[in-house]
Amino acid sequence: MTAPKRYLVTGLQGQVVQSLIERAAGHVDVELIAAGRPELDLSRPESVQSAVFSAKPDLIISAAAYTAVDQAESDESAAFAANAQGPDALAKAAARLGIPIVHLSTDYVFDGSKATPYTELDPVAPLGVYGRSKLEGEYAVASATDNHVILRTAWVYGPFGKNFLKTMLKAAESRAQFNVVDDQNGNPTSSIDIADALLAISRNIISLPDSALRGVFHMTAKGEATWADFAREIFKTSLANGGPSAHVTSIPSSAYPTPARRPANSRLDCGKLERAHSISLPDWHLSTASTVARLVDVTRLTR
Ligand SMILES: NC(=O)C1=CN([C@@H]2O[C@H](COP(=O)(O)OP(=O)(O)OC[C@H]3O[C@@H](n4cnc5c(N)ncnc54)[C@H](OP(=O)(O)O)[C@@H]3O)[C@@H](O)[C@H]2O)C=CC1
Ligand SMILES: Cc1cn([C@H]2C[C@H](O)[C@@H](COP(=O)(O)OP(=O)(O)O[C@H]3O[C@@H](C)C(=O)[C@@H](O)[C@H]3O)O2)c(=O)[nH]c1=O
Repeated sequence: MTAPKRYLVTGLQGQVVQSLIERAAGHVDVELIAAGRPELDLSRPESVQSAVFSAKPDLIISAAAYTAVDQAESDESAAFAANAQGPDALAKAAARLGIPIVHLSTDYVFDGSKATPYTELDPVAPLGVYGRSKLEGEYAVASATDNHVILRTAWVYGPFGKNFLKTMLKAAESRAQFNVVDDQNGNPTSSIDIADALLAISRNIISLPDSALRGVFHMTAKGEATWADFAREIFKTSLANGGPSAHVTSIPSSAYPTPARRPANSRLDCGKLERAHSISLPDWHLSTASTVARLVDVTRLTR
């Protein structure tokens, strides 16, 4: 039997990393090495390089990031350090070792002015610091090595870490009504589905040299929603599973002021990923249902 491939993944407690750890456990041909602060701190490039060189991985999955969208507006240097300078150091280390890097990016690189889903060829124009810093990270990765896959995903939720779905479920234990914006359209995407896709994409690029498998790809769940649609679906499934529920009132973004502006449309067209890698993620309704069922079950058991 051949030795398992070693994947170094950045971040420890993040929702995607925790999902990857869970899903990779079922892959005997993969050894996952998760590295996070303080050993690997994206804002300290020397720590990034030494973590990579000491792990000697066969591939890097770059999943750690500064993800506090509103906080980034007043913490620009930290956001750029983690989202641009960190990935730059990671990709340069990957280039030195001659290994591929899979880097996660975001729908917030777009300004949302397009009427239809964005493709990889559409012009980028981030509205805020988080989106700008992530875009800078994409450029850094792409210029350090051709052996990269940049995956723009969106609206990530799952059983681990912090996300909109968990915020809603938790808050509904003590509140009966929520005002939620209904003029931002996107694709709620499960961290578990992302993890499965990351494992499949990593296997493809580690074994095949084709340039068509590399570059920028959009990777979100099938189907679209507003945040209000998403909240209603969360509560509908929670109720069906005996969990907390609440009434959702649709509001415009203007009635929910936040430091960062968010795109009105950040739906992503994932056709390129499907054509090149034969990968498409399940519909968000299905994955929302399984995530809610899992979380509600845990809540019940721990009461
Ligand atoms: N969340 C979302 O909705 C979306 C996320 N993405 C992208 O997907 C990727 C994964 O996101 P997600 O799992 O949700 O992220 P999380 O916010 O759940 O986790 C982020 C992780 O990054 C780590 N991190 C933050 N700053 C640093 C740093 N300076 N050095 C080392 N590690 C750091 C955090 O570490 P610690 O635990 O120590 O705080 C945490 O483990 C990111 O690249 C993100 O930009 C893309 C679209 C949507
Ligand atoms: C909690 C809450 C939020 N909202 C709104 C605020 C905002 O416009 C929208 C989403 O709120 P959040 O702050 O949870 O999500 P946000 O931080 O914007 O999520 C983004 O995170 C980064 C990391 C990404 O890359 C993006 O793809 C996207 O997932 O919902 C309500 O309208 N009512 C509420 O009760």
